Amino acid sequence: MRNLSLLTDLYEFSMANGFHKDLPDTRATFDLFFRKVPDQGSFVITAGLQQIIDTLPLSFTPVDIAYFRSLHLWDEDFLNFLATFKFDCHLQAIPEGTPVFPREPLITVEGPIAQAQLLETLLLTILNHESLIATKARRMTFAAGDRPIMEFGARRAQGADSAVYGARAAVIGGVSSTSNMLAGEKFSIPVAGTMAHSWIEAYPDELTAFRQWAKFYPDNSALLVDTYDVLTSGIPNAITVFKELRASGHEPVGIRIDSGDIASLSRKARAMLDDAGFPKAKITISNALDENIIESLLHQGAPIDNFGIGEKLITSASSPVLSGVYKLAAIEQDGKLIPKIKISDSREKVTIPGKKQVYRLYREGTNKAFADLIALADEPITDQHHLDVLDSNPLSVSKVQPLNSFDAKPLLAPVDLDQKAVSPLDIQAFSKQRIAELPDETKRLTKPDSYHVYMTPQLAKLQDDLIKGK
Ligand SMILES: Nc1ncnc2c1ncn2[C@@H]1O[C@H](COP(=O)(O)OP(=O)(O)OP(=O)(O)O)[C@@H](O)[C@H]1O
Ligand SMILES: O=P(O)(O)OC[C@H]1O[C@H](OP(=O)(O)OP(=O)(O)O)[C@H](O)[C@@H]1O
Ligand SMILES: O=C(O)c1cccnc1
Repeated sequence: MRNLSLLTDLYEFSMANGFHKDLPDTRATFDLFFRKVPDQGSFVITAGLQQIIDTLPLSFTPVDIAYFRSLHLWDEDFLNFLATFKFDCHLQAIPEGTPVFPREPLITVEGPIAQAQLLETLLLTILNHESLIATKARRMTFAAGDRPIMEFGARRAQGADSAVYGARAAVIGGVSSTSNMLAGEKFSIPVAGTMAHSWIEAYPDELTAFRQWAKFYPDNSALLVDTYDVLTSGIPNAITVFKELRASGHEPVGIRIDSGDIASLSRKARAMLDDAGFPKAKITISNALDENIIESLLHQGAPIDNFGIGEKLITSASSPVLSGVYKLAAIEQDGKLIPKIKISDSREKVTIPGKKQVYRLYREGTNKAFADLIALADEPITDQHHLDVLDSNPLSVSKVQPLNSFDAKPLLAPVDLDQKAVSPLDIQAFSKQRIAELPDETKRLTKPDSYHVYMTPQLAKLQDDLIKGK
């Protein structure tokens, strides 16, 4: 594992130096949260915690210290602190794969203020990226229904880490496999793939190319049929080879179409394969697909069995940023907790102060979630028959609402930095269960209903008091 402790902005070190000198005994709590869901969806799938765990604790090597010294920015006292400090930050996090909503702390960090500040950029870099791709993958897998999606994006990812960690995040978001071998090895996720056009072009003709492929891979014969012409060349040649395979005791896998009018070509391909006696041969589609094209193709009745998706998934092309932020929520001095707030002219940007917990609220005795609740960490929120709450959305009318008969489950849990990695496929299964709990209307790809995120009156009052400077 590479040491990513230096993957942070200079200003974090500049602040840590000052905090180390001015506030050596002050502890701080920071919240990591986002305000807007990509693609105007209603939720984000949180991902990236495992890489954060793998990266911690922060530590700086003699080479790092020599680099800091060469910058002539800080004194030996701070360099010595960086070389020798004992990492003492405690993280709480919402588990990977959970659908989460704006303003909810996804990770809270409690620790000496200099150390907790140093974590800002690193945590955001990782969580913003992986959650973005997991969320995009979830949109695509919703559109595809129960048809498997293969992740094909490595070659168009924005760099190597985006390809590898993006593949992991895509699996969390519901894709079935990746073509990325490094991701497959590193995270034990299924790898899958077909062939490139170069295979067909390299042989004297398409039929020979297909035959050779079938010779090497008689039980994995997904043939790419669009190098010359799908209907007059690719499918007829594939059928010839499929018949030869069957005669030798193997059942063909199917075909992949990578260009042209996919709805029309897949319909015609299906008819040709069925007529030739191969109703089980699968049709895989690729070519700059996204959730909207998938929805449209299925709406057009295209008989597609599998999707291969690259660039628009691995870059979340239509909405390429998750703007998670990391904000100071409280400090602790001489045993006293002092909540902190960031005030802004823009109502949306006012932060929620204090040490907090997030609860998912279920209709009593069911697994139907209807809202989330942000509360102060020390407020007693257990299963309740009645609770007054306020909307946490600063843009909505601040009116007390009564909630009756619900069960509340806390979402933030302590993070064990020694915990064993969970397989991304297991996280995917967990994620599906959590998503199934949400109201159907919040899951639409277009114009989903928004899901309520409330806060307790005590938390709302704390925020209000701090805004008014009390
Ligand atoms: N029936 C369809 N409905 C909606 N979108 C489609 C349909 N058929 C193809 N598409 C999508 O339209 C786009 C077509 O891309 P493009 O215009 O580059 O055509 P192409 O067939 O890929 O061309 P080329 O032969 O150069 O590869 C792709 O994103 C593809 O997924
Ligand atoms: O379109 P995407 O969603 O990004 O899916 C991945 C694309 O990558 C490959 O094309 P490429 O032209 O790179 O190579 P090829 O010769 O294998 O088609 C593949 O055929 C897909 O079209
Ligand atoms: O295996 C495939 O078909 C594949 C892999 C990467 C990119 N495009 C296609």
